[in-house]
Amino acid sequence: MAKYNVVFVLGGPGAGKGTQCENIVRDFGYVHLSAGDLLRAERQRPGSQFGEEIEGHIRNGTIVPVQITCSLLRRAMEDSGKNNFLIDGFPRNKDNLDGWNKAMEGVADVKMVLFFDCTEKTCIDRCLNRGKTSGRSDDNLESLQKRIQTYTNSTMSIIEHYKKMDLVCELNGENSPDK
Ligand SMILES: Nc1ncnc2c1ncn2[C@@H]1O[C@H](COP(=O)(O)OP(=O)(O)OP(=O)(O)O)[C@@H](O)[C@H]1O
Ligand SMILES: O=c1ccn([C@@H]2O[C@H](COP(=O)(O)O)[C@@H](O)[C@H]2O)c(=O)[nH]1
Ligand SMILES: [Mg+2]
Repeated sequence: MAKYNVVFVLGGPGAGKGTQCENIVRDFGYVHLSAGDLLRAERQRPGSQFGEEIEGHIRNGTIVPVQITCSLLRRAMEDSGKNNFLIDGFPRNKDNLDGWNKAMEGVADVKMVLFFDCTEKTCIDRCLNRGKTSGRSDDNLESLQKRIQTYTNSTMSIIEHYKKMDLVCELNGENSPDK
């Protein structure tokens, strides 16, 4: 049996992944690992050899190579000392999926994918609103348009892949957070 149980949490930018992961942690005790948060922390880490590369991808809404993201996720999983994880915002493309499967086979089992479905307009409005205080370099209209393009062109097919495996639980991201 694999050491770790994983629920992937996917959806467009601003669909509410982070918000709902906090609720699930509060009610069910999973460990929440946001791939985006881990990348932002690595970008800020003094001496990181990946800082500039990560920032370029974040601003452009493109996807960081899987070796970087998967290593950060794996280290965070090991450091937590826990077994049940919500992995938020990963895998986002085929490179992510293939890299994860290769590195984590026999180590982590993907039990389910929570997919928050949300309209483009809601995603953009929420992220622009969040951008007033978030300090995120990608909560602006130019980056958001690129992030949505990446989501449509690269991430939707990953959700479809897990749908075929009957692992996707689809939720309406337009609902209020409590609902
Ligand atoms: N259901 C909701 N209704 C209204 N506002 C919401 C809802 N869910 C989240 N928000 C707000 O929308 C913004 C984006 O939410 P959140 O950070 O959870 O999204 P995310 O999917 O993690 O986005 P990203 O991919 O950009 O990290 C936040 O300001 C949050 O408070
Ligand atoms: O697996 C991942 C997760 C994130 N990124 C990059 O980070 C930004 C922001 O991610 P959020 O989930 O919205 O916090 C995303 O647009 C990517 O550029 C990544 O490359 N790989
Ligand atoms: Mg988030």
